[in-house]
Amino acid sequence: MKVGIYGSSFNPITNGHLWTANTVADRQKLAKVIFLPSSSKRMDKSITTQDFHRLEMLKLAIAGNEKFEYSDYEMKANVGTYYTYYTMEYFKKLYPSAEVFFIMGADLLKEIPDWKYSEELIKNNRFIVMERNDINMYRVIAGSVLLRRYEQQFILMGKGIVNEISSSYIREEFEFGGDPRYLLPEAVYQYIRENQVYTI
Ligand SMILES: Nc1ncnc2c1ncn2[C@@H]1O[C@H](COP(=O)(O)OP(=O)(O)OP(=O)(O)O)[C@@H](O)[C@H]1O
Ligand SMILES: O=C(O)c1ccc[n+]([C@@H]2O[C@H](COP(=O)([O-])O)[C@@H](O)[C@H]2O)c1
Repeated sequence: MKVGIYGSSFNPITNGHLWTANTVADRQKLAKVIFLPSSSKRMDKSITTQDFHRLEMLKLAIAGNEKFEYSDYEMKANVGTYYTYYTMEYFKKLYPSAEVFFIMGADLLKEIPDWKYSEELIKNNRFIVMERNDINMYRVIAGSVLLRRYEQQFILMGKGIVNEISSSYIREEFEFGGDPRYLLPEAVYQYIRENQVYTI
């Protein structure tokens, strides 16, 4: 069995995330994708939207897809342990007979060498990387000594269609009076409006 772990702040979850997860699951024959919202206590990024709202939006978005699950593992993790290295160790123990993959977009490839325990993380895990924003994934890998040393750990996927929806675009639209309807699931859109999640 193959399992994909899809980590993000999901602030908010978008149709870009959902399409990516579904396409990866379909083309790479994954039994399931576990959506993993990151903790707002993360040191490397300031996430001002409460964990509660991000998790509720995620639950609404994945409802009805039997391949999609979520985990609040990182939201509940102790200070200093909400890094992808620990997360992957946890999920490999949880599914000892499965092949566990980390799913990400191409923009994260160039960042991974700076992540916590990066060499151990890359050496001991496999990653499915979805094309994004015309980033040349082969060039990024060849340009990093760490990435090219463990090149076989990365499965690179082309999109076949343009889908560059981003959470920050949606947040900006809400915050500055625009209307990002249809870039995210309707239930999430309505939740954001009802709870004024991105109103400043
Ligand atoms: N449209 C998309 N196509 C491919 N990958 C995506 C897409 N949207 C998000 N991702 C990937 O999902 C993961 C989580 O991304 P994240 O939630 O930071 O999305 P984002 O839209 O880039 O957020 P923000 O705009 O707040 O930076 C990353 O690996 C990112 O590359
Ligand atoms: O482990 C790390 O050091 C690390 C540093 C930056 C990002 N990540 C993970 O990468 C995923 C996407 O992050 P982001 O910044 O796009 O929200 C998410 O699961 C984060 O936990 C992980």
